[in-house]
Amino acid sequence: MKPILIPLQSDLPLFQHLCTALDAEAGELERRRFPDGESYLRVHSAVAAKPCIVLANLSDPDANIPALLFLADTLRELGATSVGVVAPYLCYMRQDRRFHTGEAVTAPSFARLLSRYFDWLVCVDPHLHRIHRLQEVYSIPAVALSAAPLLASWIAARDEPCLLVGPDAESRQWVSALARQSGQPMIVGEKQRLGDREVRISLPALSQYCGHSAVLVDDVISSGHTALEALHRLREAGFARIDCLAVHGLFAEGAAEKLRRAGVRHLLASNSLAGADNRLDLSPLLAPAIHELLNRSRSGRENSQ
Ligand SMILES: O=P(O)(O)OC[C@H]1O[C@H](OP(=O)(O)OP(=O)(O)O)[C@H](O)[C@@H]1O
Repeated sequence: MKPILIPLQSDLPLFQHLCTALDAEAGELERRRFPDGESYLRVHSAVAAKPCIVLANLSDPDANIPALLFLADTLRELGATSVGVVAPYLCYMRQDRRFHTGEAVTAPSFARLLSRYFDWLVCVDPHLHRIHRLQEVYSIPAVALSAAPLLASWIAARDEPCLLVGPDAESRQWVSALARQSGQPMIVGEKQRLGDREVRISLPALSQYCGHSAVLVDDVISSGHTALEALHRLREAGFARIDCLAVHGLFAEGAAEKLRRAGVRHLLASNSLAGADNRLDLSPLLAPAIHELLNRSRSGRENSQ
Protein backbone atom coordinates (compact mmCIF):
# COMPACT_ATOMS: atom_id res chain seq x y z
CA MET A 1 0.00 0.00 0.00
CA LYS A 2 1.41 3.41 -1.02
CA PRO A 3 1.88 5.77 1.93
CA ILE A 4 0.02 9.04 1.88
CA LEU A 5 1.84 12.28 2.67
CA ILE A 6 -0.32 14.99 4.24
CA PRO A 7 1.05 18.52 4.52
CA LEU A 8 0.11 20.41 7.68
CA GLN A 9 0.70 23.69 5.81
CA SER A 10 0.15 24.58 2.17
CA ASP A 11 3.57 26.18 1.58
CA LEU A 12 5.98 23.37 2.39
CA PRO A 13 8.86 23.41 -0.10
CA LEU A 14 9.61 19.76 0.69
CA PHE A 15 6.15 18.43 -0.02
CA GLN A 16 6.37 17.66 -3.76
CA HIS A 17 10.02 16.59 -3.53
CA LEU A 18 9.15 14.16 -0.76
CA CYS A 19 6.05 12.78 -2.52
CA THR A 20 8.28 11.95 -5.48
CA ALA A 21 11.17 10.56 -3.43
CA LEU A 22 8.81 8.35 -1.38
CA ASP A 23 6.51 7.46 -4.26
CA ALA A 24 3.75 8.58 -1.89
CA GLU A 25 0.23 9.73 -2.64
CA ALA A 26 -0.14 13.51 -2.19
CA GLY A 27 -2.68 14.01 0.58
CA GLU A 28 -4.96 17.01 0.84
CA LEU A 29 -5.84 18.87 4.00
CA GLU A 30 -8.18 21.81 4.35
CA ARG A 31 -7.21 23.97 7.27
CA ARG A 32 -8.61 27.26 8.45
CA ARG A 33 -9.61 29.10 11.59
CA PHE A 34 -13.07 29.64 12.95
CA PRO A 35 -13.80 33.27 13.84
CA ASP A 36 -12.97 32.55 17.48
CA GLY A 37 -9.52 31.27 16.53
CA GLU A 38 -10.17 27.54 16.86
CA SER A 39 -8.75 25.27 14.15
CA TYR A 40 -10.96 23.72 11.46
CA LEU A 41 -9.42 20.69 9.74
CA ARG A 42 -10.78 18.47 7.00
CA VAL A 43 -8.90 15.59 5.39
CA HIS A 44 -9.92 15.43 1.73
CA SER A 45 -7.98 12.23 0.96
CA ALA A 46 -9.06 8.65 1.59
CA VAL A 47 -6.70 7.46 4.32
CA ALA A 48 -8.42 4.28 5.57
CA ALA A 49 -6.07 1.28 5.62
CA LYS A 50 -3.12 3.43 4.51
CA PRO A 51 0.06 4.43 6.34
CA CYS A 52 -0.08 8.22 6.79
CA ILE A 53 2.82 10.61 7.07
CA VAL A 54 2.26 14.17 8.24
CA LEU A 55 4.80 16.70 6.97
CA ALA A 56 4.91 19.69 9.30
CA ASN A 57 6.68 23.01 9.59
CA LEU A 58 6.97 23.52 13.33
CA SER A 59 8.87 26.80 13.21
CA ASP A 60 5.85 28.66 14.62
CA PRO A 61 5.00 25.93 17.10
CA ASP A 62 2.28 27.49 19.19
CA ALA A 63 0.30 28.35 16.05
CA ASN A 64 0.60 24.81 14.68
CA ILE A 65 0.76 22.23 17.45
CA PRO A 66 -3.00 21.96 18.18
CA ALA A 67 -3.70 21.40 14.47
CA LEU A 68 -0.90 18.82 14.28
CA LEU A 69 -2.36 16.81 17.15
CA PHE A 70 -5.95 17.12 15.89
CA LEU A 71 -4.77 15.91 12.50
CA ALA A 72 -3.04 12.84 13.96
CA ASP A 73 -6.16 12.00 15.93
CA THR A 74 -8.40 12.46 12.89
CA LEU A 75 -6.22 10.26 10.66
CA ARG A 76 -6.45 7.44 13.19
CA GLU A 77 -10.22 7.85 13.50
CA LEU A 78 -10.46 7.73 9.71
CA GLY A 79 -8.68 4.38 9.71
CA ALA A 80 -5.02 5.12 8.91
CA THR A 81 -2.89 2.07 9.68
CA SER A 82 -0.11 4.22 11.16
CA VAL A 83 0.58 7.92 11.56
CA GLY A 84 4.14 9.23 11.48
CA VAL A 85 5.36 12.80 11.54
CA VAL A 86 8.17 14.36 9.53
CA ALA A 87 9.11 17.60 11.24
CA PRO A 88 12.45 18.50 9.64
CA TYR A 89 12.75 21.39 12.09
CA LEU A 90 11.89 20.00 15.50
CA CYS A 91 10.66 22.72 17.83
CA TYR A 92 10.76 22.88 21.62
CA MET A 93 14.28 21.52 21.90
CA ARG A 94 15.98 24.55 23.43
CA GLN A 95 14.34 24.66 26.87
CA ASP A 96 15.87 21.34 27.79
CA ARG A 97 16.34 22.02 31.49
CA ARG A 98 15.05 24.29 34.24
CA PHE A 99 17.34 27.31 34.13
CA HIS A 100 15.27 29.23 36.73
CA THR A 101 12.98 28.00 39.47
CA GLY A 102 9.51 27.11 38.26
CA GLU A 103 10.25 27.21 34.52
CA ALA A 104 8.50 24.71 32.27
CA VAL A 105 11.02 22.25 30.80
CA THR A 106 9.29 22.14 27.46
CA ALA A 107 11.62 19.79 25.53
CA PRO A 108 10.64 16.59 27.37
CA SER A 109 7.01 17.76 27.75
CA PHE A 110 6.69 18.26 24.01
CA ALA A 111 8.36 14.90 23.34
CA ARG A 112 5.84 13.16 25.61
CA LEU A 113 2.99 14.93 23.80
CA LEU A 114 4.14 13.90 20.30
CA SER A 115 4.85 10.36 21.51
CA ARG A 116 1.20 10.01 22.51
CA TYR A 117 -0.15 11.04 19.10
CA PHE A 118 2.32 9.62 16.56
CA ASP A 119 3.85 6.23 15.80
CA TRP A 120 7.21 7.63 14.77
CA LEU A 121 9.07 10.88 14.13
CA VAL A 122 11.81 12.01 11.77
CA CYS A 123 13.62 15.32 12.06
CA VAL A 124 16.88 16.84 10.88
CA ASP A 125 19.64 18.09 13.17
CA PRO A 126 17.47 18.81 16.19
CA HIS A 127 18.93 21.14 18.80
CA LEU A 128 20.45 18.37 20.92
CA HIS A 129 22.37 20.13 23.62
CA ARG A 130 21.78 18.87 27.14
CA ILE A 131 19.57 16.09 25.74
CA HIS A 132 21.98 13.95 23.74
CA ARG A 133 19.62 11.56 21.98
CA LEU A 134 15.94 11.94 21.09
CA GLN A 135 15.33 8.53 22.62
CA GLU A 136 16.01 10.07 26.05
CA VAL A 137 12.72 11.96 25.78
CA TYR A 138 10.67 10.27 23.01
CA SER A 139 9.00 6.93 23.65
CA ILE A 140 8.29 6.28 19.93
CA PRO A 141 10.95 5.58 17.27
CA ALA A 142 12.46 9.04 16.75
CA VAL A 143 15.16 9.52 14.15
CA ALA A 144 17.45 12.56 14.00
CA LEU A 145 19.12 12.82 10.62
CA SER A 146 22.19 14.90 9.90
CA ALA A 147 22.24 17.36 7.01
CA ALA A 148 26.05 17.45 7.13
CA PRO A 149 26.50 15.47 3.86
CA LEU A 150 24.30 17.99 2.00
CA LEU A 151 26.12 20.98 3.49
CA ALA A 152 29.47 19.30 2.76
CA SER A 153 28.54 18.89 -0.94
CA TRP A 154 27.81 22.61 -1.10
CA ILE A 155 31.22 23.38 0.42
CA ALA A 156 32.98 20.87 -1.82
CA ALA A 157 31.48 22.51 -4.93
CA ARG A 158 33.31 25.78 -4.13
CA ASP A 159 36.78 26.18 -5.41
CA GLU A 160 38.50 28.06 -2.58
CA PRO A 161 40.04 27.23 0.78
CA CYS A 162 37.58 28.02 3.52
CA LEU A 163 37.57 28.03 7.28
CA LEU A 164 34.47 26.50 8.86
CA VAL A 165 33.39 28.50 11.89
CA GLY A 166 31.04 27.32 14.62
CA PRO A 167 29.86 30.17 16.85
CA ASP A 168 29.64 28.21 20.09
CA ALA A 169 30.63 24.99 21.82
CA GLU A 170 27.49 23.09 20.88
CA SER A 171 27.96 23.87 17.19
CA ARG A 172 31.10 21.69 17.31
CA GLN A 173 28.99 18.62 16.47
CA TRP A 174 27.81 20.15 13.17
CA VAL A 175 31.06 21.89 12.25
CA SER A 176 33.26 18.89 12.91
CA ALA A 177 30.99 16.60 10.84
CA LEU A 178 31.29 19.11 8.03
CA ALA A 179 35.06 19.50 8.43
CA ARG A 180 35.49 15.72 8.29
CA GLN A 181 33.38 15.41 5.16
CA SER A 182 34.72 18.46 3.32
CA GLY A 183 38.37 18.28 4.41
CA GLN A 184 38.37 21.99 5.36
CA PRO A 185 39.81 23.39 8.62
CA MET A 186 37.49 24.43 11.44
CA ILE A 187 37.37 26.50 14.59
CA VAL A 188 34.71 26.91 17.25
CA GLY A 189 34.02 30.09 19.22
CA GLU A 190 32.64 30.73 22.67
CA LYS A 191 29.19 32.20 23.08
CA GLN A 192 27.60 33.86 26.04
CA ARG A 193 23.83 34.25 25.74
CA LEU A 194 22.67 37.40 27.51
CA GLY A 195 19.06 37.35 26.30
CA ASP A 196 16.78 36.20 23.46
CA ARG A 197 18.36 38.77 21.16
CA GLU A 198 21.71 39.37 22.76
CA VAL A 199 24.80 37.17 22.58
CA ARG A 200 28.54 37.74 22.91
CA ILE A 201 30.95 35.67 20.88
CA SER A 202 34.71 35.34 21.01
CA LEU A 203 36.78 33.45 18.44
CA PRO A 204 40.27 31.99 18.80
CA ALA A 205 43.26 33.52 16.95
CA LEU A 206 42.69 33.27 13.20
CA SER A 207 45.82 34.73 11.58
CA GLN A 208 46.93 31.36 10.15
CA TYR A 209 43.79 31.30 7.97
CA CYS A 210 44.60 34.48 6.08
CA GLY A 211 43.56 33.98 2.44
CA HIS A 212 40.69 31.69 3.37
CA SER A 213 37.05 32.57 3.10
CA ALA A 214 34.95 31.87 6.21
CA VAL A 215 31.79 29.77 6.36
CA LEU A 216 29.71 30.22 9.49
CA VAL A 217 27.91 26.99 10.33
CA ASP A 218 25.04 26.52 12.77
CA ASP A 219 22.01 24.33 13.27
CA VAL A 220 19.52 27.19 13.39
CA ILE A 221 19.44 30.85 12.46
CA SER A 222 16.56 32.41 14.34
CA SER A 223 16.93 36.09 15.21
CA GLY A 224 20.32 35.98 13.46
CA HIS A 225 22.13 37.57 16.40
CA THR A 226 24.48 34.61 16.87
CA ALA A 227 25.48 34.70 13.21
CA LEU A 228 25.75 38.52 13.21
CA GLU A 229 28.02 38.54 16.25
CA ALA A 230 30.23 35.82 14.79
CA LEU A 231 30.33 37.74 11.51
CA HIS A 232 31.54 40.90 13.29
CA ARG A 233 34.35 38.93 14.96
CA LEU A 234 35.37 37.47 11.59
CA ARG A 235 35.37 40.92 9.99
CA GLU A 236 37.56 42.24 12.82
CA ALA A 237 39.92 39.32 12.16
CA GLY A 238 40.21 40.45 8.52
CA PHE A 239 37.94 38.02 6.65
CA ALA A 240 36.48 39.66 3.54
CA ARG A 241 34.43 36.74 2.20
CA ILE A 242 32.00 35.31 4.74
CA ASP A 243 29.24 32.81 3.96
CA CYS A 244 26.58 31.60 6.32
CA LEU A 245 25.22 28.08 6.28
CA ALA A 246 22.51 26.70 8.55
CA VAL A 247 20.43 23.58 8.60
CA HIS A 248 17.25 25.44 9.53
CA GLY A 249 16.68 29.00 8.34
CA LEU A 250 13.97 30.44 10.57
CA PHE A 251 15.17 33.96 9.77
CA ALA A 252 12.91 35.63 12.33
CA GLU A 253 12.57 39.41 12.54
CA GLY A 254 14.29 40.13 9.20
CA ALA A 255 17.41 38.12 10.11
CA ALA A 256 18.30 37.33 6.48
CA GLU A 257 18.25 41.02 5.49
CA LYS A 258 20.29 41.97 8.56
CA LEU A 259 22.91 39.37 7.65
CA ARG A 260 23.07 40.57 4.05
CA ARG A 261 23.38 44.19 5.15
CA ALA A 262 26.22 43.12 7.43
CA GLY A 263 28.01 41.71 4.39
CA VAL A 264 27.29 37.97 4.24
CA ARG A 265 28.15 36.77 0.74
CA HIS A 266 26.15 33.52 0.45
CA LEU A 267 23.32 32.73 2.85
CA LEU A 268 21.96 29.22 2.60
CA ALA A 269 19.82 26.80 4.59
CA SER A 270 17.93 23.61 3.87
CA ASN A 271 14.36 23.50 2.59
CA SER A 272 13.12 22.29 6.00
CA LEU A 273 11.23 25.60 6.09
CA ALA A 274 9.86 27.92 3.43
CA GLY A 275 12.02 30.89 2.48
CA ALA A 276 14.04 32.32 -0.39
CA ASP A 277 17.37 31.26 1.17
CA ASN A 278 16.18 27.77 2.13
CA ARG A 279 17.30 25.92 -0.98
CA LEU A 280 19.18 22.74 0.01
CA ASP A 281 16.77 19.89 -0.67
CA LEU A 282 16.42 17.45 2.21
CA SER A 283 14.25 14.89 0.42
CA PRO A 284 17.16 12.56 -0.60
CA LEU A 285 18.15 12.45 3.06
CA LEU A 286 14.64 11.99 4.46
CA ALA A 287 13.18 9.42 2.06
CA PRO A 288 15.30 6.36 3.05
CA ALA A 289 14.76 7.02 6.77
CA ILE A 290 11.00 7.36 6.28
CA HIS A 291 10.88 4.12 4.25
CA GLU A 292 12.71 2.36 7.05
CA LEU A 293 10.26 3.66 9.69
CA LEU A 294 7.25 2.69 7.55
CA ASN A 295 8.69 -0.82 7.21
CA ARG A 296 9.35 -1.08 10.94
CA SER A 297 5.87 0.11 11.75
CA ARG A 298 4.33 -2.36 9.24
CA SER A 299 6.30 -5.33 10.59
CA GLY A 300 5.49 -4.25 14.18
CA ARG A 301 1.77 -4.41 13.32
CA GLU A 302 2.12 -7.75 11.52
CA ASN A 303 3.98 -9.27 14.51
CA SER A 304 1.33 -8.09 16.94
CA GLN A 305 -1.55 -9.61 14.90
O1 LIG B 1 19.73 33.27 15.53
P1 LIG B 1 19.70 33.23 17.01
O2 LIG B 1 18.45 33.90 17.57
O3 LIG B 1 20.94 33.78 17.65
O4 LIG B 1 19.53 31.73 17.46
C1 LIG B 1 20.30 30.72 16.91
C2 LIG B 1 21.27 30.18 17.92
O5 LIG B 1 20.52 29.66 19.03
C3 LIG B 1 20.84 28.31 19.28
O6 LIG B 1 21.74 28.22 20.31
P2 LIG B 1 21.39 28.74 21.79
O7 LIG B 1 22.03 30.06 21.99
O8 LIG B 1 19.94 28.60 22.09
O9 LIG B 1 22.21 27.69 22.56
P3 LIG B 1 21.97 26.98 23.94
O10 LIG B 1 21.33 25.66 23.60
O11 LIG B 1 23.38 26.88 24.40
O12 LIG B 1 21.14 27.87 24.79
C4 LIG B 1 21.42 27.82 17.95
O13 LIG B 1 22.30 26.74 18.10
C5 LIG B 1 22.07 29.04 17.36
O14 LIG B 1 23.42 29.16 17.75
